[in-house]
Amino acid sequence: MTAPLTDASARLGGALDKAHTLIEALPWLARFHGETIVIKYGGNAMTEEHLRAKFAADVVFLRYAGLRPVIVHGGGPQIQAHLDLLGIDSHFVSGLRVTTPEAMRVVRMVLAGQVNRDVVGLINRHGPFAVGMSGEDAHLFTAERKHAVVDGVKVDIGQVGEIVRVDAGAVRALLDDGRIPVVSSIARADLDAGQYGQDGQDGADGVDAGADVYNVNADTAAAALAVALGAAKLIVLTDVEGLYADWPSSDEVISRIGATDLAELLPSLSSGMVPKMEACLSAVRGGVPQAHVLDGRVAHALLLEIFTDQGIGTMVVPGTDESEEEAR
Ligand SMILES: Nc1ncnc2c1ncn2[C@@H]1O[C@H](COP(=O)(O)OP(=O)(O)O)[C@@H](O)[C@H]1O
Ligand SMILES: CC(=O)N[C@@H](CCC(=O)OP(=O)(O)O)C(=O)O
Repeated sequence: MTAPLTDASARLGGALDKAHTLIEALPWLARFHGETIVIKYGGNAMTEEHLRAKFAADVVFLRYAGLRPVIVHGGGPQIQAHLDLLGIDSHFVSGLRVTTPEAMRVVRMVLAGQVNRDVVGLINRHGPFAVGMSGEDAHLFTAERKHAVVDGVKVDIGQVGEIVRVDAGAVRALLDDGRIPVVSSIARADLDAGQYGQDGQDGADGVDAGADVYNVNADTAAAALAVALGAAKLIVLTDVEGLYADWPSSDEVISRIGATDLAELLPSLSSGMVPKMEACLSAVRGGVPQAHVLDGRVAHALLLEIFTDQGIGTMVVPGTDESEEEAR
């Protein structure tokens, strides 16, 4: 006699749960197959080895699932550690590092020479996917000097760049070749505008101090690239659960916010959240349908966001929240 179907299902137990998890991903796989997803991997999200390994596995999973992931990495804490080691003073204004020519050399060395190499190496444990590039390469990011505005007053913050052009041709070519581009947030100066050599100075050792390059916040760089690539999502991985409604007095996470409401909230935000939420806003205003801030300290945060019905973190959508009920 054959056992009843319910008994057979009960015996499979956990295996069936796995099948349910996989099938929950089906609509999201269908929706994002062939789509470009730009992931900003923040310096604070990359500190623990086991999480770094899981991040790399998630990115490779996305690639095998038919999505086109692009990584733009940060490295603020790693830059700070090197500046401290060298005794170079550095501070932040409106979430941006005031970048002297001396600090610029360190920023470029740490981002392109250390963090980029580390992220590429992590991903390539799974196969020949990741290709590292600096935003200087193939004219990917061209920037002009940016100033901060504090209490309505323009403040000089040194060699910090505002991206004015993105040439995403090299990134597209890598994606078409099945690769995973890993990009550092350094930009070249707008040489056509005659900016060459204005900012830097030769180092004592005769090495160019980076006269024609700018330090760009990695959130900002990721948003600019997401817009240029027509990405389906921008995902920003950081070290908090998302955007807190009333930070630091409360830890209630805003799970979803429309661009209009976010624009109103921006002036009240502080520190690193300012460039992060400005980046999400500029991405959705530039045509990216969804921008997310996720907690990189949560294992497999990327997969939870992309392939589950509830998602996690904070999602920014165009317009008002109410007008975009269908966004997820
Ligand atoms: N409203 C807010 N919600 C969440 N975090 C906030 C908020 N305002 C300021 N922060 C701070 O911003 C930090 C994230 O920015 P940052 O340190 O630059 O991250 P990353 O290195 O990932 O780019 C958080 O760790 C938190 O201390
Ligand atoms: C202008 C500016 O502030 N640039 C950043 C670039 C790195 C970065 O953005 O790293 P996280 O994403 O880890 O913060 C900096 O120098 O720290």
